Amino acid sequence: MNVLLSVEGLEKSFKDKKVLHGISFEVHSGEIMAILGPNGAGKSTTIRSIMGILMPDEGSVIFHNHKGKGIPRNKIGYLPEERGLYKDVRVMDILLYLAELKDYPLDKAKQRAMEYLKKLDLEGKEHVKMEELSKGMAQKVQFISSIIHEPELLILDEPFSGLDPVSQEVLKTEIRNLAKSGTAILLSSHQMNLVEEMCDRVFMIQRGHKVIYGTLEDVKKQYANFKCTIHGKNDISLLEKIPEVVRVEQTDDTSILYLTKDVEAPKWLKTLPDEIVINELTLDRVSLHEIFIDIATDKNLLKDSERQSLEEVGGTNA
Ligand SMILES: Nc1ncnc2c1ncn2[C@@H]1O[C@H](COP(=O)(O)OP(=O)(O)OP(=O)(O)O)[C@@H](O)[C@H]1O
Repeated sequence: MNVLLSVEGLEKSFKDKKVLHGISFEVHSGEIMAILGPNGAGKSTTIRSIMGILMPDEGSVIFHNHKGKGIPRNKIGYLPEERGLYKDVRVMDILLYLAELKDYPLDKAKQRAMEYLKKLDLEGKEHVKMEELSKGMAQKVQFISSIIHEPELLILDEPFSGLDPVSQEVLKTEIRNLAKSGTAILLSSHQMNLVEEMCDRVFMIQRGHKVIYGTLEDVKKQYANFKCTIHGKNDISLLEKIPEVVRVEQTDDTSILYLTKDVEAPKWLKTLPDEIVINELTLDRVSLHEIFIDIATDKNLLKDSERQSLEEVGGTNA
């Protein structure tokens, strides 16, 4: 495990409003790490602090063990949330211009540009003006511009938004390949299914505070308890009395039973009372999407003790 980036104790206020409270995490070479959180949680402020666009009030950004020097521009790639930055320029010209800004050799840049244009289904578009491309095509070019110079750290802000399912798959493959070849990737996304599919570790922030930090496996193991969905008309009071049931949600004839953390699923199934009506039953783990909603809406399905232990393992368990 090679720690490429350490963010330590970031604090930031805008006027008298504090938006980051002691934000700390690491990104390792070769991993895809997700930064998650509801709107306004502080993700962009964190990313801007890493990029050196914003100065945090406290804390540091350490790259390759070097503190306070900022990250050299040729070592970092950034796909910002804002899209469509370049209009009246041709695809290849903008890619080569950006590579040159990062001191990357032009012949290699041209070769990489052609390679990625082909991979992302943009072959033959190198002389087209950016404004003539569709939104999705322009976004793919912007992605290429963020990796043209082979950065060690790649920050992707909502890379999949606006892409069709086929393009999403292609981009997923390329992002995974970059991680496999050693790039450290920090990915911000609201699409929890994609995060679940792609990321090794997650950092979740809410109102400027860290709420979850750990490997996806830890998060799942420690937080994504089992839930049992029963289709059939049942009295909620009967379901609530079943051992190991923490909470029941009911809509029409469907009941979702959230179970305690250490439940042994096969044994638990045998404890179901005979009088329960079961037309259909599924038992699965709570998804990252549900974990996110639980935290973002302050439902606190996750007990404080569990959250505490997750935060403790976050930095060390990858
Ligand atoms: N330049 C600024 N001046 C004042 N307040 C700001 C500024 N930038 C961000 N904020 C505030 O800081 C908080 C965190 O914002 P930030 O953009 O980091 O959230 P985010 O997690 O990226 O949200 P989103 O998912 O909506 O992009 C918000 O309350 C926002 O209003």
